[in-house]
Amino acid sequence: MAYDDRVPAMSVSRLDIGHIGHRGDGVADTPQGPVFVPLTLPGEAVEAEREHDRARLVAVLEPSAERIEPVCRYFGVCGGCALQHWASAPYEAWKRELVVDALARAGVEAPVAPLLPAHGEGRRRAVFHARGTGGGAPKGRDLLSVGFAGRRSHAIVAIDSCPILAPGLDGALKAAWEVAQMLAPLAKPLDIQVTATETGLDMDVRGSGPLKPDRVAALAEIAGAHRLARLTRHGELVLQREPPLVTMGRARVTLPPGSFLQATAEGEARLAALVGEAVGKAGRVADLFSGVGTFALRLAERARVAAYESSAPAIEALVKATRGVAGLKPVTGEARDLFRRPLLPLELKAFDAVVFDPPRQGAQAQAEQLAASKVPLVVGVSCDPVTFARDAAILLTGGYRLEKVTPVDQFLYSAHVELVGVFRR
Ligand SMILES: C[S@@+](CC[C@H](N)C(=O)[O-])C[C@H]1O[C@@H](n2cnc3c(N)ncnc32)[C@H](O)[C@@H]1O
Repeated sequence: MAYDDRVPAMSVSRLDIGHIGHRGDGVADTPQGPVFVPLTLPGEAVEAEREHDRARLVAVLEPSAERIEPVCRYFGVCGGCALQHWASAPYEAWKRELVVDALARAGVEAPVAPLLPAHGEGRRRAVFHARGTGGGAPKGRDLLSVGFAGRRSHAIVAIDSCPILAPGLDGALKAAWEVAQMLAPLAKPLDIQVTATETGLDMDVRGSGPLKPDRVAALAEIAGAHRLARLTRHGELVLQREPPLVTMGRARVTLPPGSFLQATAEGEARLAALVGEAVGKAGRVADLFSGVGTFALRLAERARVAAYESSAPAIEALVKATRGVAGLKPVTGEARDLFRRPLLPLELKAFDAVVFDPPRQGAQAQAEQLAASKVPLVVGVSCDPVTFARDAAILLTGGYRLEKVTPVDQFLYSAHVELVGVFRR
């Protein structure tokens, strides 16, 4: 494991790690308060350089029996993973506890199921960052780094492999390096999003600013050489060999550039199964924050679905995907900002069930309207237990009961956890 060497030297002290905090760092309780020590485990005695409430691990003096060998050689430096060094059983128990804890803090009582592992074949979507020095690299340093942000740092850790990516992303890093190399003379920080689709890699390059035609042509050449399904720049088409397609239920969706997609195929399947099971026989369903239709397109096999989402291209892709598909009930879509214009109780009257799956901020405004509605069943999907717990408390105040919460782990080795909660009144 590579320990971080960017924190300036401070006084070294011995710390006893008591537990893992909500961001995946070991926590030592000291007379001055908690100190966070990344890369450590409960029960370990460590030597660490301390700066206020943070410390850099220098040495593990007494390792935990739960310590295991990380799967990645960049672990400890790369910020993508926090917990590759922990055995799976205590790691899974800790992740479930993140959900239990968030609910308890918000005063929400509900049974929490065991964590469902959902890493499957790995992540099918990644954003690589590329940073160049614009030709002024110090001696012995590379001019360009392509990879993920370092731990608690904006510096980019250059990588040439990542074991948590799905096989569908094979070749993505190589293509990203080539794109970054070609654009390096511009000295612009790039974000290169790559999604593994059924027809090949879909890449969207952001941050380059306007490009001269010769650079656009060079980008197209790279896309062709790597047989990318599509290459876009800030969502604008550079080259398309095949439309990037993803199957959702019986429908096939052409992804708009830079689309949201659940991080792993297994995670999507697990979340969709939990949502489907909860929705049951409801005949009229609203899918709020629908994206390109992860839930809506599957639910449409047995219910009329109205999808709402702020991204107009996502809604367009969702509705288009239903055309000509046999066996789907009617699906409508509306591009709508649900933070500013949540569905009101009068509109919610039209539904037997509502599914909501907001971004990390949660869906406070919509939860308030749901609390005032008479919808008998609400299914909440979330990637942030804290905002979910806040929204759940609002629904409970409105008379709902939170029947069950199921945590789902598609972000293996990280402190992120998804969940599905079922509310009834
Ligand atoms: C966590 S994603 C879920 C998408 C979809 N349910 C899925 O599983 O693929 C959250 C979605 O909320 C959308 N969104 C973000 N802010 C929004 C807003 N203010 N109003 C409506 N939709 C929003 C995003 O575009 C994104 O598609």
